[in-house]
Amino acid sequence: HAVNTDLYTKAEEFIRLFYYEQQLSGVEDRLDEIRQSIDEEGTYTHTSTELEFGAKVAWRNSNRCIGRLFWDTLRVFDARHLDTPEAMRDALYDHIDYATNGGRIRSTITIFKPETEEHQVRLWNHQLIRYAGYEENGTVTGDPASVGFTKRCQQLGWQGEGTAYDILPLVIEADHEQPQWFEIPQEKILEVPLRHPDFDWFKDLKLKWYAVPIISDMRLEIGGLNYTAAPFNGWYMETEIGARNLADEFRYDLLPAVAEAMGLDTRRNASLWKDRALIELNQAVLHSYQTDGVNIVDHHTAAKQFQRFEQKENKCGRQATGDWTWLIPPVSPAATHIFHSSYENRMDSPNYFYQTPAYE
Ligand code: HEM
Ligand SMILES: N/C(=N/c1cccc(CO[C@@H]2CCNC2)c1)c1cccs1
Repeated sequence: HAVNTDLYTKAEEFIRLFYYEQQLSGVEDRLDEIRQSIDEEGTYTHTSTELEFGAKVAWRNSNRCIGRLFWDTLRVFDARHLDTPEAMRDALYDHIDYATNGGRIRSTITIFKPETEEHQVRLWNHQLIRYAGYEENGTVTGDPASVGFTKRCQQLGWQGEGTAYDILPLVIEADHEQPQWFEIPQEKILEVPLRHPDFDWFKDLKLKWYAVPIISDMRLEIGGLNYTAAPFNGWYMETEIGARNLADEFRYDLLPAVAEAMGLDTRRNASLWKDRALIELNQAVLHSYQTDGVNIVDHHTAAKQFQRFEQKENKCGRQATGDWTWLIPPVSPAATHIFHSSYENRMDSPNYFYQTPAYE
């Protein structure tokens, strides 16, 4: 019926892409196998090499990602055989250790079993490592973006210390059963205390951020199969921390504090105090991560790398798709070639997609 035909059509498109790009023979035999599996069981199973190729090409197709030059270096861990929350927890611990690698961050994805009519695995975390947010009569301690998830974790029985930098627990929901939460051992969390190369007072703000961003709430679609739990990490671009996470009014809202400490006139927009504070905050992020040997990329270097990705795609007979509104960095966008370029925002498959929140 319609759904299965739809599944076979998507499977065929992916398999033909895989055999073409990897210059493999025997595609018709593989397609017969898949068609039989779908007819008999309503689904099919990717080989490990198909899975790895799918995850890499999904990154290559991620229109909002400026970091795609390195799409082919992704390390793929196949965790489809894991069946218990404890086993999945251990795989997530291993992912954090492998990806962190003492600061020499390795781009990694761990892929749990795809959803079927009977089961679905979901990670409730937006990122495996993230700070809690506690709302007390109008003021927030920690990350305002985490207030909702923090409340859910408390309802599940988790208790944080109430600081601005509490690491949230892993929350794993398997097969529509009661979600289970697990603390991440502190020694697995690499963090960077923020200091400025020229302003000695900067360290007195007592700011820090975590080393490795690991997105855990997106759906990886490959050949019609949905991997609803497939956490992936790269390294940060400094503006994500210095121009958004620590700067947005609805996040840590630190521009006034930095500007005051710089002695800027924060009463007049035209003093450009926000812009001067932004540059120094981003400079502190870059300086701190680089000094501690934790991978990070500045937005100019990242744009250059993206330009090389575009050129490399053209050499392979492809044209890089992109979402211009996300690809331009939030600091000095017009100082990059991206601002002066245009991109088709076509969603090719395999790809990473948003999914309905696992909790509300
Ligand atoms: C290796 C270093 C990487 C860097 C520096 C990088 C950089 C970025 C940045 C700055 C964004 C925009 C995020 C935002 O504005 O909130 C982004 C988006 C994205 N990246 Fe990358 N990325 C990297 C690796 C990866 C990897 C390994 C994957 C997946 C395998 C990936 C998939 C994506 C996706 C799906 C988005 C869009 C997320 C959304 O729509 O919310 N990136 N990337
Ligand atoms: N540097 C990164 N940045 C991000 C990549 C994807 C998503 C995000 C966070 O997106 C949130 C949702 C919309 N803005 C914030 C950040 C990476 C995380 C995982 C691999 S690379």
